[in-house]
Amino acid sequence: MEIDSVRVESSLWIGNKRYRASLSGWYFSWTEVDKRNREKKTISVPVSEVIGVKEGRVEIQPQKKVEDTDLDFTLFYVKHNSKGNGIRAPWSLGRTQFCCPSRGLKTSLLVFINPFGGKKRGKQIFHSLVAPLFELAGISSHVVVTERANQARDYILKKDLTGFDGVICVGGDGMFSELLHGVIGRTQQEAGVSEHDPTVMLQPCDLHIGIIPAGSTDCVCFTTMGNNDPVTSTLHIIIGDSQPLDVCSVHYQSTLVRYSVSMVGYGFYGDVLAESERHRWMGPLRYDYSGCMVYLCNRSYPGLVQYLPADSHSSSPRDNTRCLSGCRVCSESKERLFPHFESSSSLYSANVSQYSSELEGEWVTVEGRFKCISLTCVSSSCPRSPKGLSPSAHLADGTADLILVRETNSLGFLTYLHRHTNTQDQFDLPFVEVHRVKAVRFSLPPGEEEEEEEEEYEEGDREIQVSTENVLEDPEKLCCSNTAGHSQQHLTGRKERGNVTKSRVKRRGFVCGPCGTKPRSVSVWNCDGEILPHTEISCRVQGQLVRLFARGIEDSTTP
Ligand SMILES: CCCCCCCCCCCCC/C=C/[C@@H](O)[C@H](COP(=O)(O)O)NC(=O)CCCCC
Ligand SMILES: Nc1ncnc2c1ncn2[C@@H]1O[C@H](COP(=O)(O)OP(=O)(O)O)[C@@H](O)[C@H]1O
Ligand SMILES: [Ca+2]
Repeated sequence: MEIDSVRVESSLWIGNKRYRASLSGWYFSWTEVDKRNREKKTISVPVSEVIGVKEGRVEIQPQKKVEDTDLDFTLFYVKHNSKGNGIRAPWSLGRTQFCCPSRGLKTSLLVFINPFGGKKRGKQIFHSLVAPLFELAGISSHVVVTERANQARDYILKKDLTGFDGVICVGGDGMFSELLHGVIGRTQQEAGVSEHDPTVMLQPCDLHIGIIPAGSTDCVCFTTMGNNDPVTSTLHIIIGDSQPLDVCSVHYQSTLVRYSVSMVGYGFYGDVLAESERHRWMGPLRYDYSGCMVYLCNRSYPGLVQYLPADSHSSSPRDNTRCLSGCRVCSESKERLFPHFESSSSLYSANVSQYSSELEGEWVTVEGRFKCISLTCVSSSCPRSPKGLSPSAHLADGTADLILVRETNSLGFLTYLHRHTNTQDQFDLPFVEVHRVKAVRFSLPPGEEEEEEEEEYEEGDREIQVSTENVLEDPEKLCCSNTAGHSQQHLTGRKERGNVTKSRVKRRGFVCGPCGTKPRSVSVWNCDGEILPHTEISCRVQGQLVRLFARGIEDSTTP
């Protein structure tokens, strides 16, 4: 059922024919639709002429008879017959028996609430705004209030999900990321696909994800809905909207590190995240505070970026378009996994071999010092930046936008940041470039790792600990300039040898004023709000890998 302020729409059956029924203005109408969704004859009844609506298949004449069924209802109304011979045509009792099959299919959702996300209002938002609407729509939900990080991800990976039509998170981008990892991981396990193989095309996921925003940035929600309003999100879930979404897989050598939807960011955004973890108690404000601190440190980092450009004919990050509901670029994308006219499995198998050879295209190399490097599959808009990191990026076109901001002075970088908040073009600056890409690799330029005063790490023979788990075991051990190099010591999990030289840190003779520590030549990667345990990573876009209960941003010019 679809609801807005003036129209209620639903699919109903009369006998073996399907009808689109709508309550609009003062009329209840039903239009026959054929198998190709073409509309045929419409019957409209003014609401003021409805005599009654009864559950089941009801007859009044010649005598009252009720066949009680859950899925049927009968509408009685005034029927205007065709004109008589000069006298007023008689009215009769109109009667139509409708069948509503969707009433019999009860939707069931698995809901995870992070009680500590954002302003810690997750539970309140769910119980006061979401649960009453689910109840009204006859949707049942199984609610899990999380007690630890990664509980939702592990639940989806391991528990029996039979009977659930979707998984919902009440929280921020971190909570969404847990569901994303759970749903993708489970789908690959069931399909026997290795997530670690960077050349493999992953299996698209059927289980839909819904987001009730209750976090700090709420970027994925804002980007796919156009706002971060819990009621809007709930209504999209109830009506079962379906929006495919590109996902970026991040690898270190041949190990999957994480998936990302909103941002894989190095330099400024990595440093802001590392700094902000020390101020979690500030709630969402921690990003504003840390943003100012890191801005004042005015750092830039050396890097070697390689990217595989996407086909520039279909779209470009500077074409001034917006990806809106029903986007043509997304629906025509050759990278999509959910085709409209073929079964997804046949297209999937046809694409598998093509996929790995795609990675052998023409890679472009850019070397230099960067204020920040950001890769985003979507526009990454959020309340702080309503048009986002890359305003013309597409939700489901199988590409991502790579934004390279080269070393510049503080005022230049402030101009760049500030343009995220207004209508000016943030890419129209001499030190900024943006590319639409299918894959990206990052490494430290040769020689950058060869620095003195490197006391923590020895080349080759020293063990460090890395993990694909949440890496911030002890955020207190990170400080704003003390990001990648040192942070890698504090990660937990799988042990690995020989990755140390590339993570070495550079110390210079001076101390940074704002944070009081020595600058370093290596930053960290911020992957949707998680710090990655590696510096040298490779990323690739997996087109339309997951589906959200959303429909993209509606064109505000259309009522
Ligand atoms: C002078 C005004 C400067 C304003 C700069 C605005 C730039 C905004 C770009 C926003 C990109 C957001 C990308 C999303 C990242 C989130 O996944 C991540 C985790 O969110 P959450 O789970 O809700 O905590 N958020 C961040 O990394 C925060 C980035 C903040 C940057 C200022
Ligand atoms: N009960 C919990 N205790 C601690 N951390 C949790 C809990 N539930 C989820 N998390 C973790 O908290 C992190 C932040 O959650 P999120 O809902 O995104 O809030 P925010 O937007 O404020 O960062 C996520 O990475 C998630 O894994
Ligand atoms: Ca995209």
